[in-house]
Amino acid sequence: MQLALYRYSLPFRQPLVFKGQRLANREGLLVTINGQWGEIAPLPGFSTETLAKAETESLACLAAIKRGEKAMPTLPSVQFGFDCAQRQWPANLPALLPPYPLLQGEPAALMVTLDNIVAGWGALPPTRLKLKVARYAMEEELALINQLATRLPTTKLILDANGGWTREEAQRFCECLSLKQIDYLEEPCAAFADTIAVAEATGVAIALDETLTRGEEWYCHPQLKALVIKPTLIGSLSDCEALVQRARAGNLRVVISSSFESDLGLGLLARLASEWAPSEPPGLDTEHWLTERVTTATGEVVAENLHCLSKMENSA
Ligand SMILES: O=C(O)CCC(=O)C1=CC=C[C@@H](O)[C@@H]1C(=O)O
Ligand SMILES: [Mg+2]
Repeated sequence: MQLALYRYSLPFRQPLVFKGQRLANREGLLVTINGQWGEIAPLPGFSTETLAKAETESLACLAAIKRGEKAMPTLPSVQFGFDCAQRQWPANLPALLPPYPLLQGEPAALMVTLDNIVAGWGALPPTRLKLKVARYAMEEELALINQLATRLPTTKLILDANGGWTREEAQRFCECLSLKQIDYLEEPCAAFADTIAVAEATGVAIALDETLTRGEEWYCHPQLKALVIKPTLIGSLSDCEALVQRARAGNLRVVISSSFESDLGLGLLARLASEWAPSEPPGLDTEHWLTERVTTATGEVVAENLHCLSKMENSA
């Protein structure tokens, strides 16, 4: 059995800010077990573990497999990588809908390029579009949303606040929104109770993301519309599947979402999305933020872009 661990560092097209941390490169690990790959890429600001911790645990897991034992990772990113590399993937998966586009950047800069952005879609604007909020002045963000809603009347907007508002701020924002075109608002406040209070006070539909990765308590509510599941951050695929089941039982939409993984990780997430949520456009529009790839168009891993950390073989 062949086992190996590689490290990658892929430049972002422009530096991106994750919960106050500015990143110029996306760094992560790729694990391969008998020709099957997994990705281990904690996202700074969102994951609780560092890449260094993930690397140490990944090497220990590979050593365990080499000794003929079962790998038992505890860190979410490592669980995700090892689960993917050892999973029996279904052979025939349904075709996946295209990911909805993710707009990120300063509202003033986006306003300037809006004509180009809208023209890029031509006669076929996306059914959904995601925009980050709670980052810049509320008036600027609201003006951009208004423009988007006017220019793209058939597109539903997904807004993501990453828990960045107090209850009062979120309420003030939602009161100025025309809710007609809002698909849902992801995580307006850091605490689930505040998010629910905002939904009840303003009528906005909400979705959970960080609440799920933090493993916080939550319950179904008539205004809770979707679970945004980020497998890289949640970790074990059985924990992800449990969330999918819970969503189905509660009549919630499931949106499989990326954490700015490499093209290899995005391919794995696309397969999971077509298995778990085939009729929902996934939140996987992050690849174009990276200027380099780790795989070729046919899916072969390009070793030149990787730094090999360990390569071993066992007799199995
Ligand atoms: O969910 C998506 O549509 C794409 C991924 C995405 O928006 C995010 C990925 C990782 C961190 C954040 O920047 C953001 C999110 O919070 O959902
Ligand atoms: Mg989110």
